[in-house]
Amino acid sequence: MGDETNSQIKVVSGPAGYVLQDVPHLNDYIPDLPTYPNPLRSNPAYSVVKQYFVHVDDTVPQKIVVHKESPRGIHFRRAGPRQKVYFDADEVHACIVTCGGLCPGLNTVIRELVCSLYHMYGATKVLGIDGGYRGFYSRNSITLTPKVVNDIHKRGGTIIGTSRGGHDTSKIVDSIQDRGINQVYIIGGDGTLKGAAAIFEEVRRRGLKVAVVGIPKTIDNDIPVIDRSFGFDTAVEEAQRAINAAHVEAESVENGVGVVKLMGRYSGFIAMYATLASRDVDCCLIPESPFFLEGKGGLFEYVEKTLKENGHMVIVIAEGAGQELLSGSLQPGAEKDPSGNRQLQDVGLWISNRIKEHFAKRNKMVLTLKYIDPTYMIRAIPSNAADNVYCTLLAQSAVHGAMAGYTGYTSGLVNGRQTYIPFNRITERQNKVVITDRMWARLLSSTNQPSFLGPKEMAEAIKEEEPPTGLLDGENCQDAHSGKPPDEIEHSNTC
Ligand SMILES: Nc1ncnc2c1ncn2[C@@H]1O[C@H](COP(=O)(O)OP(=O)(O)OP(=O)(O)O)[C@@H](O)[C@H]1O
Ligand SMILES: O=P(O)(O)OC[C@H]1O[C@](O)(CO)[C@@H](O)[C@@H]1O
Ligand SMILES: [Mg+2]
Repeated sequence: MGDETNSQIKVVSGPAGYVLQDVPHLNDYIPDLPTYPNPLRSNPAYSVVKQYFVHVDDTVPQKIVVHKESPRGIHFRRAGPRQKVYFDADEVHACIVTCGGLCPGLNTVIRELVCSLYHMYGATKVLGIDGGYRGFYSRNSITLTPKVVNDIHKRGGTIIGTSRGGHDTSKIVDSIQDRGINQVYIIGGDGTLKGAAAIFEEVRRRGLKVAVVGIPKTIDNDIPVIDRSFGFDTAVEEAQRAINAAHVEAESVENGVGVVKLMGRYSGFIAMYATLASRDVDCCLIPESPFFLEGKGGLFEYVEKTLKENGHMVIVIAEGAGQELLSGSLQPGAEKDPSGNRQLQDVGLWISNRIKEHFAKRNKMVLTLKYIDPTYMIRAIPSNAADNVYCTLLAQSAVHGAMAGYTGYTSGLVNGRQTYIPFNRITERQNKVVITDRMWARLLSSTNQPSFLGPKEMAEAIKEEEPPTGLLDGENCQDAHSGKPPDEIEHSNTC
């Protein structure tokens, strides 16, 4: 076995091309830390479970579709409770912070972090950081107990508040140190987890016994490696209501067009899955797939054809789609949010107006268009049952890892198993819909919309998305559930 370590990732290699991308441990930079028997040993709920403690060598493969001769590939450490813990119950002083946009399930994760710490490990000092990263240094904290969080999973939003911007690593770590916090649970998206990685680096540089743990959150499902992000399922389900409404409006009038805008800044997963789930959508437009309006093979031609054939149509558009077509009208100074994310213009309104103008100008076809913008409605709701269970497992895994002394990781579902993933694997890129994969092809064949790609664009898309290593025949597909790109495909049965 060969080893290679940097501060954020420990690579252990083994026979037959086995690679473990391991997560840091407090032991890496603080020697001789005392350990304690895991209190779950005597917890009546768990003591009866056979093999409750995770074996030290348990790891989970990132890729489960393999050839007979292919290397075993990348693995992640399996999440779960360990025999030994590195924190005594009385010593634990945990805090929880939520950052970035809202997402169904945030309150469930908060609830389950608090309850896991209290009920599994007997830890009773848990603080909520008020209003995102800046709350570390500019606000009072909120005391969290099982009683306080008892029914918060039934509410949307986050009871401790969230924000964008305001990440000051040094001030945040000063606050962690001043308050005597030794477990930091950070719930957020790609930006938040970059912030978490910076906090981890600073904590390590200062030699503090502080576990820094991320729980990946994003309604856009744009976090790589993991099967899917919590809240995504709920958001797709809620989007059905808007699509249904658009369909009812459209089919009730002559030449009715319903336009629905859904979230998805850089990735169109919500639009793609909501479209596939609904079956009422005739056209789905996402950021990853460029489109055009005028001329042969363009959107206007397709609208006209669909209306002639069916008398009505529904268009779903992700908020980040086609931004390049309307970027000319962006107001200077309003381009970025406080976290530095590009501010998007209302592409739903724009496309609705363009369709109306086009058909009015041609005076050939009178159409009635209704534009529905449910963007915030799909993320401000409580999580559904499936997401609630998922949030619970993520939170419990996060706590088990911190108690076992791991740090600098996010908990995450990989091929249906809870794992610990090094921060830099999560922050190195964004997960996007791969338009040369089978999932997008399935969508195109379900809506019958044009691909809007000429031979030149198609060649470029294939070139851009070419996987780094040789794939199995027909493996250039996405996982039906996660929509992950080809280098991370694991579920052959979905292709
Ligand atoms: N590169 C970075 N380094 C440190 N902190 C960052 C970085 N990018 C973003 N942050 C901080 O992370 C927090 C959340 O970031 P952002 O607003 O981009 O949301 P996010 O976590 O990506 O979630 P989402 O995009 O799903 O809403 C903000 O407080 C922001 O200042
Ligand atoms: O209006 P806000 O809160 O900045 O959030 C909008 C963005 O947040 C997200 O929900 C998550 O990144 C995006 O889909 C959306 O563009
Ligand atoms: Mg983000």
